Amino acid sequence: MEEYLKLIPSNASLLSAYSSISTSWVLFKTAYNQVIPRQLQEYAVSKFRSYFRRNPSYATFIIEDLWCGLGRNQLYDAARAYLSTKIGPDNRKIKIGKLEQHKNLSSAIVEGGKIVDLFRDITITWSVIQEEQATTTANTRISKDGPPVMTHAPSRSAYQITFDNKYRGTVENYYLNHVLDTYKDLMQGEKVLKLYTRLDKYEGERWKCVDFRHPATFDTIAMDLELKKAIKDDLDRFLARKDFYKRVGKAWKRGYLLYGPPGTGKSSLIAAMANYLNFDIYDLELSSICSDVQLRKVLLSTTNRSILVVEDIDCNSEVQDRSKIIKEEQLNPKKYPKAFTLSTLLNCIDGLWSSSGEARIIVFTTNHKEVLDPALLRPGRMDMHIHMSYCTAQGFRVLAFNYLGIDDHKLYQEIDGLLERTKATPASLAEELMKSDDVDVALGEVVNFLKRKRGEEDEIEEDTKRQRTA
Ligand SMILES: Nc1ncnc2c1ncn2[C@@H]1O[C@H](COP(=O)(O)OP(=O)(O)OP(=O)(O)O)[C@@H](O)[C@H]1O
Repeated sequence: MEEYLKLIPSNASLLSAYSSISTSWVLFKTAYNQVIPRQLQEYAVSKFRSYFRRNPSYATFIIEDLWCGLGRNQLYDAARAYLSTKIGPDNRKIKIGKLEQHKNLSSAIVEGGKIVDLFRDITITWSVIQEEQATTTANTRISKDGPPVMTHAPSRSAYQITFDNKYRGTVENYYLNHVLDTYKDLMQGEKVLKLYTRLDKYEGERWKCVDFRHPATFDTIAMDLELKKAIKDDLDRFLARKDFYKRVGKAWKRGYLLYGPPGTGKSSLIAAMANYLNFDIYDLELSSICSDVQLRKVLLSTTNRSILVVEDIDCNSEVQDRSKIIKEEQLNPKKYPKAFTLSTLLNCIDGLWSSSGEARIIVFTTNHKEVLDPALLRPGRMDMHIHMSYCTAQGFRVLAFNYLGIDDHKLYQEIDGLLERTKATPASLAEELMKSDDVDVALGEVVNFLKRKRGEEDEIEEDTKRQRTA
């Protein structure tokens, strides 16, 4: 015990140690204040403090649903859609639902949930907080003196992102734009297409609009496979050439002329194109236009990324071969009021659409290509002429798969032979296929129909021959 007591320093030695430490501290302080400049001292202190602060170099952005109470915050909507694509197995609890105008289910993170996103090697952490909390945080920042002011807004959720403050520029200038761009793409995919129509000339430039939910796709269209591929490739190429059209100073537009007998799928192909591109359709009835001015206004009120359809153009005297009807016009001017001409329509489209800077498509359809004004058929007017023909064996395979879900059948050989010699439209064959759910019965109906049709066509041919020889 005595030995241990000897190890404890005496009061005198403790006192002398204390006085030497305090002398050194005073000397150090004096030297520090005299030698190191004040700004450097402040910088060192701030670094020292920030080192020990919680989340030392992290920045936080709050994204509320309303922007300063002025209107909907688009970044909030974009964030919600963006985050729904980032939800993964780590998010054990999520919100899930569906809006009527959307095609698919949507999901969202719940309050307290977190999503860690990586952008250009920057880690960005998203979380959902209550808006009340968000408001308080914002107030804390703006009120320098005094405690933060608590507001009692109804609790709505807001998004919060945190990231290393040194990447603040990248997050503000690139990451948030990336979120907005992703949102635009997602909305394009979610968009329910619209069909715009104008029924009569008293509607001014107004279009009426309904949701367009046509089921036709390129997969369901019965037509020559090579032609189908050529159309899809053409659309893809057109869409990818925005810069090309800009560079050469041409309107970013593409024109298609679909021709062929009724019931061969011209309208179905337009629907398939709209579904493929996600473009709205404007169905323009030329008879609903009574002047050039009105035509311009009507075209101006269409939106970008849309298809303007003018069906059955052969039924419009304005687009028929002018040389053939010019005499009739002179004889009966009242029947042919000079409303507007084909060139007005095409020039109008060229002029108006060149300034839009966005992709536009125009489709003309006709059952009688031969009566059209040659001006319309000239190269450069309609970029692609698509012949929708009677059903072929290849096309029938598609129809049979659509309607009966079959790839092959023992009656196919007979049907193929009949199709080669018969002018049957896909529409008429589709009608036969719908007569029964029983595959054998439905295909039997097709065979009977084709034989009947073949017989009728033989009779007509015989009659024509007889008339020629008589
Ligand atoms: N090529 C096809 N592929 C698949 N289904 C088709 C095809 N052609 C016609 N049909 C079927 O027939 C129906 C009528 O066809 P659609 O209206 O597309 O023909 P159309 O050529 O536009 O006729 P019209 O010239 O009379 O307007 C479609 O709803 C579809 O069910």
